[in-house]
Amino acid sequence: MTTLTNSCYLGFDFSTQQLKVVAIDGNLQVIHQNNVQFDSDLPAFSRTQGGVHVHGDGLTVTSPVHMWVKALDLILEKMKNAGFDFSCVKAISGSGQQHGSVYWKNGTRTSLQLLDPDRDLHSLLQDSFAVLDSPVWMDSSTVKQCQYLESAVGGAQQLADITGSRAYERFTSSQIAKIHQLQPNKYNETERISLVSSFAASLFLGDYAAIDYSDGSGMNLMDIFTKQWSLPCLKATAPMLAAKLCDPTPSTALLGSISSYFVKRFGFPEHCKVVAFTGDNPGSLAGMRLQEGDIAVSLGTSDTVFLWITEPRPAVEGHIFCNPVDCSSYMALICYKNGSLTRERIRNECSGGSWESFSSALWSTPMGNNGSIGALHHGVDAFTREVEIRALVEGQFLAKRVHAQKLGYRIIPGTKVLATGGASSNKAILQVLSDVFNAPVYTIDVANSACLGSAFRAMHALVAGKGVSFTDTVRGAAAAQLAVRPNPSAEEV
Ligand SMILES: Nc1ncnc2c1ncn2[C@@H]1O[C@H](COP(=O)(O)OP(=O)(O)O)[C@@H](O)[C@H]1O
Ligand SMILES: O=C(CO)[C@@H](O)[C@H](O)COP(=O)(O)O
Repeated sequence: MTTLTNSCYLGFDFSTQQLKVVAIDGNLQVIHQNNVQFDSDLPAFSRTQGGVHVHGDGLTVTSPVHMWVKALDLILEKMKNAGFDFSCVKAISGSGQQHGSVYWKNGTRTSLQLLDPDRDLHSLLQDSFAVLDSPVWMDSSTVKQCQYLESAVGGAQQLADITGSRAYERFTSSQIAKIHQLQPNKYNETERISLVSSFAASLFLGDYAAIDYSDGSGMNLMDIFTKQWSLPCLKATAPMLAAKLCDPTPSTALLGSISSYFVKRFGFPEHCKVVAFTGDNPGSLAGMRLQEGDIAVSLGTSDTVFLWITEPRPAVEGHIFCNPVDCSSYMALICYKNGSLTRERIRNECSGGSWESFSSALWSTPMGNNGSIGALHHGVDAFTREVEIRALVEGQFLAKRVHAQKLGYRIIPGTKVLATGGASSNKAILQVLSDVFNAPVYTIDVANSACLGSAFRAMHALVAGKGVSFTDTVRGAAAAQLAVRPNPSAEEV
């Protein structure tokens, strides 16, 4: 597809540790990338670690909602200072860490519609949130609420049959239920509940943005087959919830034109469209242009594995989400909370905080680790540092292969593993991934696949109404790069 090169499309990703942006031109070439790291770029403001606050109970994990607003102010200023020309942006989309929720205070809709372009968003939205510390996906404090939700709908499998997943502590239903139970005043002061993704879209739209089907599938609230909120799930969560969520929307929806705030303050064109934002994993599926038979592995703060599927069979392990680029398909996802943060902990304990030494340990130890394997909660004292490092990484990837196979995934000739996320820049880690799956591993040039996917989705949404498919829209994008092949003896080991 050839379009004017002076058109451009933006994809933002509000992820756990940072806000990132990628701009592509009409020929799908990346022309700009930028980011704001929450801990280091906004230190005095939020004092987060890895973008979050872990509370005293060790279970409650939140992020300050004002930090995300401030990060948007900052990234747009950084783009402006880098000479980025906002006047050529035809459409914007984005993604957010999944499951996290934002609670807009009564009356804020009007403030969103009347943002003063002479002031930054952070100061304009000071008094706009009923809950200042947004629960995020790392939270695991809602066991009771999960048990209640499952029993209200007839059990774990029944809940999965409706929403695509059994009850998970980090999913939004149990987080909303907890806020309603422990902070009823704040719940009552809330006029709208957004996901991180739809919250970010609301800022650009200057109005509340609908939750899209794909990220909405990560709430334990939406019927993934009818694509409507499930009445039994709403009822088991909190009162008056349907009115606070409003109807979900297709992930390819054009939500409207960008708020005049951004037109006046940054020079966006008045007709620039805001396309529904989605979850970061659905965004990555779009960015990696996943095909059936491929398996995508995102090595971000969390590790996630995802697959494109056409015949969803919800189970009590793993999740089924609506597909972000094809309304008639689905995606399967398995999320591991012990991803990069666990690798960082072992790097600090066993290789002096250096990724280089961590990688050397992987290169210097044999596939299969002479039988030593890493699994959480099974401590031994005798591992050498090198063996410990390989045991961790092989253990993490073996778990992914076993779980994917349980969901029906089969490694077939021609299978590709597509890797993305921060740790996908590490060849030694990718070699272990390749050996464990006995398949070649590919990466895309831009590690930020969720951002890239959102820029692709922004572009596609402008033509989706004419029946053009996502695959056709992105056909000309740069191909994935072969990073590593499996060792010939990997299958036997
Ligand atoms: N060279 C490297 N080797 C292994 N891991 C790395 C390397 N560089 C960065 N990482 C990991 O990438 C993680 C961030 O991944 P990223 O996908 O950017 O995060 P997010 O989840 O915020 O989107 C960091 O926590 C870090 O551990
Ligand atoms: O909870 C999940 C998926 O179910 C996480 O994958 C979050 O979506 C956060 O993503 P990252 O910040 O690790 O990319």
